[in-house]
Amino acid sequence: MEQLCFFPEAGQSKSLPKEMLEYTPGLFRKEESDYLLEKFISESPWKQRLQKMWDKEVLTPRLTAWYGERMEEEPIPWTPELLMIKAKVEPLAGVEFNSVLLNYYRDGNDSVAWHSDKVNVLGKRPVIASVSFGQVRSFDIRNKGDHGEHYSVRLEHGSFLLMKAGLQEAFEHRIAKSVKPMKARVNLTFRVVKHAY
Ligand SMILES: O=C(O)CCC(=O)C(=O)O
Ligand SMILES: [Fe+2]
Repeated sequence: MEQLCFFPEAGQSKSLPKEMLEYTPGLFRKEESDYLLEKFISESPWKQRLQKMWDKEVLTPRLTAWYGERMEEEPIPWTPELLMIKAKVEPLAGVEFNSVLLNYYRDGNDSVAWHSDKVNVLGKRPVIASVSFGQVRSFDIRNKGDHGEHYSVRLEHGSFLLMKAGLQEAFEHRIAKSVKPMKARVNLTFRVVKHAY
């Protein structure tokens, strides 16, 4: 329930903490974004995974697909489209990524709850490059120690969000459910997965 109406459909925050995250709309043109959205929706090996919620296992309210390095699973080979996007975001992030997580939000009922992306799998102070296609959704961010400090970014079709080193430690983020009708959205988060050999 908390997910539904904390700061629903929050608009664009006027100032974002630039040292933590940088938003770039229109990294991909509309026609290319339309093509990529359809391609990812129809061709990715989507799964609805189980996640631990306290002592229960529940289905995640969205579909996911992982490519490249994974901790527990066999890697799925990169597609030409994913390699093209990876090559485009790497110079912007200043990082070579070895993994990408695709999230498919089918409608406003799909979401991701407050979390930060785990530092143990991703190494300390991970940099994450996030690319969005499809329905504009609000990406909410709040300080873990002070929920009063919060921001929202409307992630547009073809946009790029760079989550810089330090963001995951101090802040958590989510995509809230929406009561407004929402079309499909696919988000890609490029990551560096480090193996604990
Ligand atoms: O869909 C998004 O924009 C964010 C996804 C996310 O936070 C994640 O996969 O860790
Ligand atoms: Fe995340």
